Amino acid sequence: MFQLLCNTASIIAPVRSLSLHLRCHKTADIRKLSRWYTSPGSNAYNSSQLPGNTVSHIWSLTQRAIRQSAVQTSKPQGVALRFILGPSLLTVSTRLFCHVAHCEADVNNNTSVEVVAKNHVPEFQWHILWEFVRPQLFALIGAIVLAFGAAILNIQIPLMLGDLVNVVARFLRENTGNYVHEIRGPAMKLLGLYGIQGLLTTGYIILLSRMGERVAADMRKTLFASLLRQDVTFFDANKTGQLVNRLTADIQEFKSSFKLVISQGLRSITQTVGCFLSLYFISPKLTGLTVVVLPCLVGAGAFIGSFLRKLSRLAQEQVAKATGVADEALGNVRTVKAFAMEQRELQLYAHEVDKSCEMNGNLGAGIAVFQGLSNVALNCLVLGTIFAGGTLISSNEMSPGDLMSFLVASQTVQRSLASISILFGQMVRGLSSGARVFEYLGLEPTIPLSGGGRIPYHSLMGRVDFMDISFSYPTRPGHQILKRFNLTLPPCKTIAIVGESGGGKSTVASLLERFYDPTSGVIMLDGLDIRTLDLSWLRGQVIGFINQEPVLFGSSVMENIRFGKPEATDAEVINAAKQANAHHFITGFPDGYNTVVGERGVMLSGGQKQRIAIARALIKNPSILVLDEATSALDAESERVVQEALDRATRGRTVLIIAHRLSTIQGADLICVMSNGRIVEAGTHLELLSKGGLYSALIRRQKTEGQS
Ligand SMILES: Nc1ncnc2c1ncn2[C@@H]1O[C@H](COP(=O)(O)OP(=O)(O)OP(=O)(O)O)[C@@H](O)[C@H]1O
Repeated sequence: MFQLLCNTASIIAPVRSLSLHLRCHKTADIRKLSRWYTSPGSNAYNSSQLPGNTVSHIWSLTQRAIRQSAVQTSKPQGVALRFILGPSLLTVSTRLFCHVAHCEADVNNNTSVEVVAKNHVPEFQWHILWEFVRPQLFALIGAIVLAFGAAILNIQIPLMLGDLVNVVARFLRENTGNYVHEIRGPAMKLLGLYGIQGLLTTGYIILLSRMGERVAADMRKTLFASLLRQDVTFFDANKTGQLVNRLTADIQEFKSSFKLVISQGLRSITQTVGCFLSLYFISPKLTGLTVVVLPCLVGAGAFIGSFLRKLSRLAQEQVAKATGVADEALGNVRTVKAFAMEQRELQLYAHEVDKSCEMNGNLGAGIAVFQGLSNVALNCLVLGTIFAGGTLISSNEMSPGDLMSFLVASQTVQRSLASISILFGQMVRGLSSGARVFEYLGLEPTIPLSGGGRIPYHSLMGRVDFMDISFSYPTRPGHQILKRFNLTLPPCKTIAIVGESGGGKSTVASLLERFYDPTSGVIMLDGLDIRTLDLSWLRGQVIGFINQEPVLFGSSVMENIRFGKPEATDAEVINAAKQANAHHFITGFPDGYNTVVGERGVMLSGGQKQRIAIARALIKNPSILVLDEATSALDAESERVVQEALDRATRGRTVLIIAHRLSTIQGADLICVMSNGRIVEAGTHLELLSKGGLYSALIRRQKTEGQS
């Protein structure tokens, strides 16, 4: 009998991560399930309804876990899997699991399986917050003490105002004595209280804001460091915009909430309790009336307030959507112009902006009605209090000063209660922003950048061996890119890899750079497994990488070249530029090496960018140079100059060229043709041509494409 238990609440909710428990009650069932999962025809569901990556990712993890479970244990047990889904998969819901589970049901209708899908939200980690707050503990305690003091003084104010009113009332009633003399005492006391309260408030706000800024700055630095430490897989699965959002908006939200909750939360709670006690001591009867009416008003206010906040959130999301449209259009402005799509982009933006205008208009109307209603309600409450208080005054149960104290204290209670309800929402938002920030702080990369790895003391020869490498990208584990791939790069030789698009050529280069680790097999550098070497050293000093579309930073030419070796002198930078055929054009600019290249190097031509990238790679004098389609984006003239630079740059180094255009690699010492994740042909240009295999077919195809 098949059982499916699903947390239906999360079925339509977007999720970040899901837990799936497959619980089989009999060992035989696990085996059956395992056989079914691993049998070739088991991919029975309609994957077109589901995001492809997710399906294969989950599929492969499930397969692996079930296989291990079936192999490793003879006892019936469950298989627990947790999938962390990147933002691109955010919309995947538990529907996916139900879907997979239904397929299991079709095939394994005699297997007992329980699927529990849970919506996972990152949890707030208090111990991480503590690490940030600890260095600021004195400031925090100081701020809390001052805020508490200000709140206590605030409780005194209604009572002192009452004293003042009593003096005025007595003078009006009796009209004897010196009014100024009598009022001076209580008035000065009140003034003193205002002064001290002002000082305390200034003090705690300064302390809190300094502390909040320090905590936020530390969080930003730590988060940025943590993000930079992550391996490439992490960036494959997470969108840059969302990561930047965590650094900016989420930390900002957390900081504001943190400061608000500590200052206003503490103040509001102290004031509510204190003023309520004052109210009771002034007049238990009037307090009874307030206890009935005030919570109803605050409750209604909180309800309408939460509705308005929802409207406000939707309106903000709409503004963000409009900004997203503008951002994308401006970021890709060249493409927009090239396709003459300005008008369409404008229409898209105008549509989103109009929607946000309408939503903000509705929000404004809602706020206006809310404020109007709450003004009427609160004034009615004041009127009711004066009416009831007047009755008590006429029966001598209360003085006019007491009534004044009561009115001011009840206003303070009402303001504090309203602020507590708002603060509660703010706290929830702050905690979830904090949880999102902290989620990445604790992340450890699977490929650590430094620490533990060794740096060989002898100079490198530069021999690289790819031994039996199999590899699937972690974001697409079901799709094997390299299958028992073997290749040797002899020292100081140039090896080119060619082959069909998508065949895995660039993947080989990524593995050598250790952007990813192979699923199985080893990559050796001079006989040492590269996983045992210090990664910073490997990338920073051993391997130089030049790819098809080099990305430059928006600083000067000098700084861009020096990026390859921060301690390089000006003379070294100029020397690297000369080797890269770049010195001539750089000195032709009015500002020479100080010329700013613009965002991502937009102020330079493709060939110029490429030559600066070559200089940047050469300045570190790498033993191994990887050229990933380095000239394929250039026109013939730029290609000639860049190729000349590359020919010079490759001398005396081990070079791996990933090539699209076969004309550029004919002089390579060895050309390897890749197909389907393996090398299927290898030899020099002439040897391969004479073989008449895949290489000659590729050459023929490129010639025909070139002619047509
Ligand atoms: N970061 C990634 N995550 C998941 N899959 C990837 C990733 N990068 C590449 N792939 C996939 O790996 C396969 C091989 O890609 P690769 O870039 O190595 O091919 P290539 O031979 O260099 O292609 P081309 O000549 O078109 O540049 C492709 O199917 C591609 O979709």
